[in-house]
Amino acid sequence: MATKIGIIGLGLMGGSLSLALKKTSGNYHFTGLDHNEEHCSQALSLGLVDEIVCTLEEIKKCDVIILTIPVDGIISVARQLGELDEKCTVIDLGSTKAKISESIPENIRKNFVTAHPMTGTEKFGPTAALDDLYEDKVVVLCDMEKSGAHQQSVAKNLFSDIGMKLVYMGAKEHDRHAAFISHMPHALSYALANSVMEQEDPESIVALAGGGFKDMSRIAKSSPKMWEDIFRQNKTNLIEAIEAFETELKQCRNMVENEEWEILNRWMSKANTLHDIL
Ligand SMILES: NC(=O)C1=CN([C@@H]2O[C@H](COP(=O)(O)OP(=O)(O)OC[C@H]3O[C@@H](n4cnc5c(N)ncnc54)[C@H](O)[C@@H]3O)[C@@H](O)[C@H]2O)C=CC1
Ligand SMILES: O=C(O)C(=O)Cc1ccc(O)cc1
Repeated sequence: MATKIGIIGLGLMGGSLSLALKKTSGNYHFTGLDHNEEHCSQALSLGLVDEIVCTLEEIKKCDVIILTIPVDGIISVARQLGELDEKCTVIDLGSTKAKISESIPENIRKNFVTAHPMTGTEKFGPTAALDDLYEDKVVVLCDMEKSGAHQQSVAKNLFSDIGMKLVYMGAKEHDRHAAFISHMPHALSYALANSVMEQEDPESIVALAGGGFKDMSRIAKSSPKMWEDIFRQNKTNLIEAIEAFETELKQCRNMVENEEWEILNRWMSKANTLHDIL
């Protein structure tokens, strides 16, 4: 019998998960739910799901429910789910973990696995889905001791089957790390883009853009709705990471202003060493 997978949020992450599971030897039936009607039609025509439903009650019949909506939405859906079958597994793929982990109602906490796949793109919606998005990438499984034994095993098998590397971490530690490796870099990219757009003739500036600028500004194209929620949920860690960056940038500015070229050179050489551990 086919395993019934319910996907709430038929965008980049939900759509890519469906495509990835379809490439495995598993037998799956996909049910989708999304509050955007156009995304529902696109998901059906792209073959991301077999059917669309409109209520949580209908999707609760699935064996596995994947939450791939913005992180505030994940909390609100978790609170609306009500009772679940003891064998049902709910996996959220949100970019923040602490607020989600602590907001899941106690009666369904064992049903939940809180996960963060460390992979994605700046694109969104069903048309952005990729069948190899998860391949050979890391997924961080957080606060796993709070999930039931059955749910732990379902999630581990699912992520392994699509070729992911499993890493375990507490949700709070995850959020501190994610602020530095993902959330602050997105803030920087938005800031970089706006600093150019604020100039008198941004088009002439951008006409000269080479690889470095394109690399650093790519993620400034990311969804504001998704990132507003992430910044809100990880506010304290994000501020700390932005402050660390501000200190470094100020240092750079001072060295240039004071023409301390040798010190600046050493500062840049230290930055080069990041790539020894990346
Ligand atoms: N975009 C990325 O690179 C990554 C995103 N994530 C996380 O995955 C989640 C989904 O992100 P994406 O797939 O990129 O977003 P997306 O914008 O491509 O897709 C989200 C989908 O959810 C729908 N939606 C939003 N709120 C809803 C609600 N309350 N009920 C039903 N449908 C709703 C939207 O209409 C959209 O189709 C987010 O929590 C994000 O933090 C995690 C890792 C990477
Ligand atoms: O596009 C990129 O380079 C990303 O960094 C995508 C991304 C966005 C959000 C995440 O939680 C994880 C990865």
